[in-house]
Amino acid sequence: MSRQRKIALVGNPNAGKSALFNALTGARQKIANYPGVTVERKSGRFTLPTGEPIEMTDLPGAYGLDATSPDEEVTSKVVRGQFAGEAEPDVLVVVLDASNLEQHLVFAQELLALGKPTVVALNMIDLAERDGLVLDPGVLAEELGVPVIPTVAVRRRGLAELGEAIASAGQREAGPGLTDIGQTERRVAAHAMANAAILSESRQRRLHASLDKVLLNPWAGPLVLFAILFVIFQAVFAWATPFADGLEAGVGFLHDSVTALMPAGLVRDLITEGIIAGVGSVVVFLPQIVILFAFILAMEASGYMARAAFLMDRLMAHVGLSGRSFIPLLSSFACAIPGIMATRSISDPKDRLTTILIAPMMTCSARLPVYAVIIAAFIPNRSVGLGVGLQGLVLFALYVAGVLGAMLVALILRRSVTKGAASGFIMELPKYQLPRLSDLAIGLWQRAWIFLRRAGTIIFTVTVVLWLMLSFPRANPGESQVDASIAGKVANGLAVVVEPIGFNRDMALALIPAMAAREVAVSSLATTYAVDASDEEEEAAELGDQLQSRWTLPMALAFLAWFVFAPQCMSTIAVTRRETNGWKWPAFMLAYLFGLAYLAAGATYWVAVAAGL
Ligand SMILES: Nc1nc2c(ncn2[C@@H]2O[C@H](COP(=O)(O)OP(=O)(O)OP(=O)(O)O)[C@@H](O)[C@H]2O)c(=O)[nH]1
Ligand SMILES: [Mg+2]
Repeated sequence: MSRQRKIALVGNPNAGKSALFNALTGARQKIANYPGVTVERKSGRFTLPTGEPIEMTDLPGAYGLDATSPDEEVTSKVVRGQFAGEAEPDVLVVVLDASNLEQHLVFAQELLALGKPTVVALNMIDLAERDGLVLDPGVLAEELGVPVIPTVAVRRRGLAELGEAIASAGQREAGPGLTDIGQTERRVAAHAMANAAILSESRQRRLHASLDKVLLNPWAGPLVLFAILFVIFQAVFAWATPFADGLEAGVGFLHDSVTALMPAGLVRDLITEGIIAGVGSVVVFLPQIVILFAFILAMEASGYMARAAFLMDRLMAHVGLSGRSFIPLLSSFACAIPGIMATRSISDPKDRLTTILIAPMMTCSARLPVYAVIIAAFIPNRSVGLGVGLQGLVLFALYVAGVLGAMLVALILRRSVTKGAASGFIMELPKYQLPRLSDLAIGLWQRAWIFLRRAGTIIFTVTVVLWLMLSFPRANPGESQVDASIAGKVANGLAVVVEPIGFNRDMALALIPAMAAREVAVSSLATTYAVDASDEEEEAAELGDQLQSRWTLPMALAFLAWFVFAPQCMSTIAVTRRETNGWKWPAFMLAYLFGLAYLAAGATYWVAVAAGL
């Protein structure tokens, strides 16, 4: 038998390629309602209705085969069989957005000209129908000379027909090449073809245009965006409280049960002081993480996120970046790693480098537990009027501080290290959609699972190692266990460096393991105080109460300021090295972020002390 055939999914960004890929192969590729979601190729397997097994590749969206950005280059190379170590695809499945036909037909013609066996998936026909667009796939098939199969990837409609068409896709003649016919001619042809295929169009399309008039208005738009963000941070505190309290009570119960059931000794201490106090102190933030992501995912699926990018474009231009940087920066609110990878959709290398360098300043979700524990302990839970909670307001301010810091740094970098002019912004705005609950649920489950897996692996490991270093060598009677331990000695050394910015020994101690994952700052403090406790009651006290009795308000604020800027996670440095091909830029990033964190924490501490807080 000949080798297994390969197919590639190609098309414009946001056509639904990844959704189709997921539906056919059962994969869980990220899909979201804005262009530039997929930046790498991804393969999976599925079986055609004929029983033939086939390998399918999902590709980043592109506007043409002469690539202008790193992600488009992947697409262009794979399609032409020039991607190292990968066989040329035997069949192309060109995915078109039916409600955006004219635009998507431009790239489709270029792909058809390659002369490969091709099938067109006329995707999102549900949206076209909703907008009152009646299409004739037959006309389109005739114009293009290949089978055209209407599909709705997210409802699995048309998949069987698509499979059949792929199975019987035949050889074709190559059309006029890239150089023979220009983009303009393809546009004219696309216009004609779309007009022939569209049987009728209603006025419903105007409804969304009027929504855009408000949301993209230069005055009303930013106000709405600001209001939405504000609500999110209020919700993170207000809605999570009952769930977080429940989890905290559970952790407390576990601690008391183990203490009562096990004989006193080192093993019990490891379980109560290390695992339960340490890891438990992080796990209680699961509700906050889930609420934050519920908003982010809903904004992504509805199409609002792309509008936000559009609004930010003007602001970004002032600091020398384009709106294209917005999506990578936004992804960095989940985690800087996918954020830095998403910069592959930025074509200008200096634009891209600047975006990579400032991405760690976006507040990643690993910082949320650190912020939340300190805010809950030191900022009173009261309203500042109009139902606005002070705690949510402080959290909002910390996120804003990160964004402003990033903009300021971008401004400086674009005038020095990565000098250059801002490039233009082209991004088609996706259609509005109501987020599907099942997609939302899957997305939330994935985020929750990532968080819990981190707690069970990296946070668990680092906490246990830290507990060991805190527990040995054993202290003499009357001596503090923490001071006597290896970790305590290291921390006392480091404390000299961070004393000028108001940090004590325990804060210094938390900074080192937090390099592995930021949440460990929380578990490290919890474990330190559990080891340091003089009796069981003190050991079981909640971390918030421990902090309140041991830190002053200026110290707490300085610690928060540190975490806004500090480059605390190794994986971010590693991904920066990979994406910039060397150690120069990660080293630069590390140095400037540490410097900034030190200055910010110091300034915060001394201003707070001077203000008598
Ligand atoms: N209503 C409807 N929505 C769809 C359909 N197919 C995809 N979507 C939605 O359209 C959006 C874009 O889908 P993706 O699969 O991420 O698009 P993509 O082509 O992979 O985009 P890039 O990776 O950016 O190139 C997502 O919000 C999907 O849920 C469809 O047939 N009908
Ligand atoms: Mg995709």
